[in-house]
Amino acid sequence: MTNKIENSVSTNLKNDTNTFIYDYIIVGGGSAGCVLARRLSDCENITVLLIEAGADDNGLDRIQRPLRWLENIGSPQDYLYRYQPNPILNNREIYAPRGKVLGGSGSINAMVWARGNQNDYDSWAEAGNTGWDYESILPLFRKIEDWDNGENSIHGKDGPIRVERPEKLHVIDAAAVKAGISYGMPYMEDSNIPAPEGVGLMSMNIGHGRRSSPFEGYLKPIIDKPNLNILTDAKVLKLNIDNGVCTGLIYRKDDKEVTVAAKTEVVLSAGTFETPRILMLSGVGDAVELKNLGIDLKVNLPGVGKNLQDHPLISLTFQLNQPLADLTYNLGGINYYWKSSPDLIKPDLMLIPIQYPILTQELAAKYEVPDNAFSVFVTLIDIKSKGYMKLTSSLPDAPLEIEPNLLKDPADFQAMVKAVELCMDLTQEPDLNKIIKSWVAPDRRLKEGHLAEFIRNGCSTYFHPVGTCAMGKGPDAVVNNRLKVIGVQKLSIADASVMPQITTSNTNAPTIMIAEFAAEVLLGTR
Ligand SMILES: Cc1cc2nc3c(=O)[nH]c(=O)nc-3n(C[C@H](O)[C@H](O)[C@H](O)COP(=O)(O)OP(=O)(O)OC[C@H]3O[C@@H](n4cnc5c(N)ncnc54)[C@H](O)[C@@H]3O)c2cc1C
Repeated sequence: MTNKIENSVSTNLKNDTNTFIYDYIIVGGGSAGCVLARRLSDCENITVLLIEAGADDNGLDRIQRPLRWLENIGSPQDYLYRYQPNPILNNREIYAPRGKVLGGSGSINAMVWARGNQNDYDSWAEAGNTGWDYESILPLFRKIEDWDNGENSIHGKDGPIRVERPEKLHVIDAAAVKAGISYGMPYMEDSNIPAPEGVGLMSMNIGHGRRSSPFEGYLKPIIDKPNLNILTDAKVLKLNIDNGVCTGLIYRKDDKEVTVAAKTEVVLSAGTFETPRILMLSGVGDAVELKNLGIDLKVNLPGVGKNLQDHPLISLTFQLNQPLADLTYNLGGINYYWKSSPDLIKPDLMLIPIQYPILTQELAAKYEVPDNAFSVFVTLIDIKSKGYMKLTSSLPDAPLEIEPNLLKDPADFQAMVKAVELCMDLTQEPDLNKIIKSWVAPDRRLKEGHLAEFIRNGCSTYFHPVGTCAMGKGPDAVVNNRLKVIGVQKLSIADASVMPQITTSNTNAPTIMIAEFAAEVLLGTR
């Protein structure tokens, strides 16, 4: 398989200035980039170059085997980003993993397959992004999926991503479902219905016990196509923009800088932190910020790097009354979607029991964690807080300043308190209560000041940064509703950075949908 992942581009693809030239160049081979490379190179008469900063995954078992996904965090396939110390969270530095490998974060993530609420997309459209309402994008979700129960009005079959629900629940998950029902929640066989609410089976992009990722499902089957070249270990440094037209780019591989040209389009799919970095290094961004960094301005787009959003997560940990035997799937199997207040139009809380203890360093230092402990991921999925990412220098490898402002808006902090209270209430329901031997972190039910302090020391990221090159119409928009960069011709963005508002779900399925949308626009079928 890897023989197609080349160290150099084909020499027959040069133009008259002796520059390598392709119809399309895709920057970043992550969740979105793999989809675009597939859809574009499916047209035999189109030449495509995919440039990825990370290496081939070489069939790494911890990438392919769902139970091992946590081991990828902090591995050589992780960028190891840090969020700025945030006073709301006791100035702790929060560690934000992102995939640095062919397959990107889609190859290191937890494989929860969640599309979000129909209202998420209808809100995008209502904000001026015509064509992004739920009804318009539903066919794309159906096209992506190979759903475990075949085709129906919302699911597809034979798509590149296998989506399965658990056949058998782990003892923790079985008890958690019963606890949700006795608490008063509706039961969902399918958590990807248009408006999920209640407790239900988790959908996972897992096929026959293996990760079903954009790399495995979209790219790997066509890796040998003659019209597709894939460069790995190659970092794009800068776009070439002449008179408002993106003509190509410069990448670095093996310490050499190489220019490639694009006849039709360059598509940025380098993810929420690196797509805006590439734009800014190329002179597209906030005029004042770029001037301060000594970068020549090409287009003043103040929204580049703004609007950063991420879901906050805190885990509560409990000791099971038996060994944590026979771990299953991605260490999960069910999820709760619930509202912190009944008058909300959609659930703002998501809880997932995890068959493993996961604590921040601060909580791990405070509480003793027994071997048979498990955690519940408690997350806020509808957020008001927004932040930014900034360059700290004009050098392409300089650290980024990343500040999502997790829980900064008081409404978010209050909702997180409600989320933790919900988790504590669920553990009091008879079916969960009877399998819990003791509380670990926290070691007892907390209230008010103690609960707030627990959140300040325990809150981190649910791994979903989005929004730094938002689609829209206003002065902070970076792309339009066709994903074209405003003010630059022949340049599009397709990745999680274009989300104007984060979905109330995990973000991989929405990102893959965005890439499918972009491919259809570029191929003229949407
Ligand atoms: C640990 C973890 C767990 C997660 N769990 C889930 C989950 O269970 N479910 C879910 O839905 N979502 C989950 N997510 C989030 C989800 O994986 C991401 O939202 C999604 O993969 C983002 O896709 P993307 O294409 O925007 O970026 P990425 O998939 O991150 O791809 C960006 C790619 O661009 C490459 N790149 C960056 N800069 C350059 C450059 N200069 N030149 C060339 N290449 C470059 C990167 O190496 C990377 O491969 C998780 C994420 C992480 C990190």
